Amino acid sequence: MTAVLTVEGLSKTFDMHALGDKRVVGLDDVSFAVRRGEFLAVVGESGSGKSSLLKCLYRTYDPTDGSARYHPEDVDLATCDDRTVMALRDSAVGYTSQFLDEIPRVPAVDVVSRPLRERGTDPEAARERARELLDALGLPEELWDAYPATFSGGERQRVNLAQALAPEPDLLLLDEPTSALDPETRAAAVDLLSTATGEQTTVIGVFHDREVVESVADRVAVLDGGRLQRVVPVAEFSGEVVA
Ligand SMILES: Nc1ncnc2c1ncn2[C@@H]1O[C@H](COP(=O)(O)OP(=O)(O)OP(=O)(O)O)[C@@H](O)[C@H]1O
Repeated sequence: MTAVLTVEGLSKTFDMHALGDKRVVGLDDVSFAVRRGEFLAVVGESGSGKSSLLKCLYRTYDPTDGSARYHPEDVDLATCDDRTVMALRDSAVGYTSQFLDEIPRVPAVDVVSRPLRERGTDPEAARERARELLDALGLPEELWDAYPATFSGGERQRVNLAQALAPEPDLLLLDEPTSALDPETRAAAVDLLSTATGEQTTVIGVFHDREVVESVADRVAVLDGGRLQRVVPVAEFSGEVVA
């Protein structure tokens, strides 16, 4: 197995100074490895640490302890300096949460094509790729040049997912990318995720929908109270803990 990422003892505690220095555990001594092209689904009850795991890997949060070795660049995502974090975000590591970071008065097609244009892709080719992705996700064509600020939750989520997929990152971190989608759109998103990821792109994704997990994942990581309970092949996943 060619590991892309090896996580060891990753932990995150939050010191709540406003609550009399109460400590909240987000993630507790989590270890696992992900191989190239693998799709690892992360599931667990609400508050079990799923988002904290992705945020520690993307460095929205600074982990309190542990390491997350990203082998292609030979860096520790848990401890590398901010400049390395930004460089990796530009070149290799993608992230999307369930909420779109709104940029006022930027049309959907430009929101999606922006990461490609920033990486030097010809602007028209980047927009064409954006239109392909929005089309595959079933966003009505009349919305492609509209501003996402006025979109419904599901429409925004499609823009969000298309934006994350557009640059074909090496490592893609997805936090509930399909939660606001209706069944038909969710199926389109699952198709797109299945084809867009593979040999090159490795995905760690938080999902609440058991059917989605079973459609896209190779293995499933189950978190409980910030601890990793088990990592199992999707065929052995019983699904009872999808919250
Ligand atoms: N910024 C923060 N400050 C304080 N506590 C936090 C913060 N982020 C997460 N936590 C706490 O860490 C624990 C894990 O939260 P996390 O958001 O990772 O869970 P989750 O499994 O993603 O939950 P959900 O499914 O509800 O989104 C929770 O107890 C949460 O309150």
